Amino acid sequence: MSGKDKQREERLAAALRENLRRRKAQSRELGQGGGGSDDEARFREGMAILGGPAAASDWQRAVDLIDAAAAAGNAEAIARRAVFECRGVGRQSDWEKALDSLALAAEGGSVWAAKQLRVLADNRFEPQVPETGEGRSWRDVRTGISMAKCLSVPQPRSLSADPLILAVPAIATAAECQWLIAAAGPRLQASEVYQHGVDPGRTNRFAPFSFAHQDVISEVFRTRIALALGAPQQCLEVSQVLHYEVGQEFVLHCDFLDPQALGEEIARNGQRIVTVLVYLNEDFEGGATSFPRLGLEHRGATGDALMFRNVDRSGQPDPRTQHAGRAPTSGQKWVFSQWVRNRAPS
Ligand SMILES: O=C(O)CCC(=O)C(=O)O
Ligand SMILES: [Fe+2]
Repeated sequence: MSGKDKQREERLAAALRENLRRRKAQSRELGQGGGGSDDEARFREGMAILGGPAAASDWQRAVDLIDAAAAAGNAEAIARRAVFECRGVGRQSDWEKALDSLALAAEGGSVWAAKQLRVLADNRFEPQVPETGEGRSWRDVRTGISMAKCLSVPQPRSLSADPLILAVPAIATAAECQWLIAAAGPRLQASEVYQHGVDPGRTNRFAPFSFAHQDVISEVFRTRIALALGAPQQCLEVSQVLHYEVGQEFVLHCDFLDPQALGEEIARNGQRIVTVLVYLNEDFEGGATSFPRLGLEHRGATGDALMFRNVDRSGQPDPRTQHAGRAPTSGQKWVFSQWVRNRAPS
């Protein structure tokens, strides 16, 4: 982070702390809870469930706890509710409600919500980050965000007709890419391959964006990808951010699931028919995505996507799509990786 960015972050955090202090004082005067310790405990319990092993079976309880804390005015719970609202968790998906919640949470002192609003307002067609404090409230910032613009997808360019490989320029803004890098960085872990544990051929690290780690920006990514593919959101697997240091690589592999080894999984949750990669940075050398059987190497600029089909026209695995994430020779490579099934999991 540059010195200027750091100063801006510090100003933002100070403004939000002040905002929170004022709100707490106001609610004390009014004799309201205003995000008291019970609500804090509910929020924490809900988040612990979402992040724990019982998330799949107990998510409704977690969502109820977080919703209750949000309804009582807990700013972090309201920010989390925004993710439920845009995803449609336990309710209809509603982006406008999600933005309203982010603004409310930012006004209540959530730095997490305020930063997301700022990133969303850094629209790729009008690249400027709004500053609050000079007469602008978080509500003003929210009002300036157009979801129609935000969810529009640029025209793809064909790199290969068969197998189908498309490049989509600027599917994400630089601010969104930076956000995801920052969100993934502290959670990087050794990479895995499907049901085989840690893979020695995959020396890069990754961070999954499972339920507890999703935010409105990662949802924007997933929604744009679903729109670009014309696929229902439910077909998208857990998103990942991949990180490669110099010399680290994702060796040659295919992304489809082997029907011989994983027939039951395919029958239950569908085949992995499409892969979408979004290049999150460009300040590295080497590190292309390489398809040796097609004589194709590709590296997008920051925010560009690469989309390819892993199966042929009849839906059968297409070994020509074998590919590798090559190692950077200098710098670090960050990629958002999205595997997409042919149907929603059962
Ligand atoms: O990082 C890359 O270029 C390739 C990543 C990849 O193959 C994948 O995520 O399946
Ligand atoms: Fe892959």
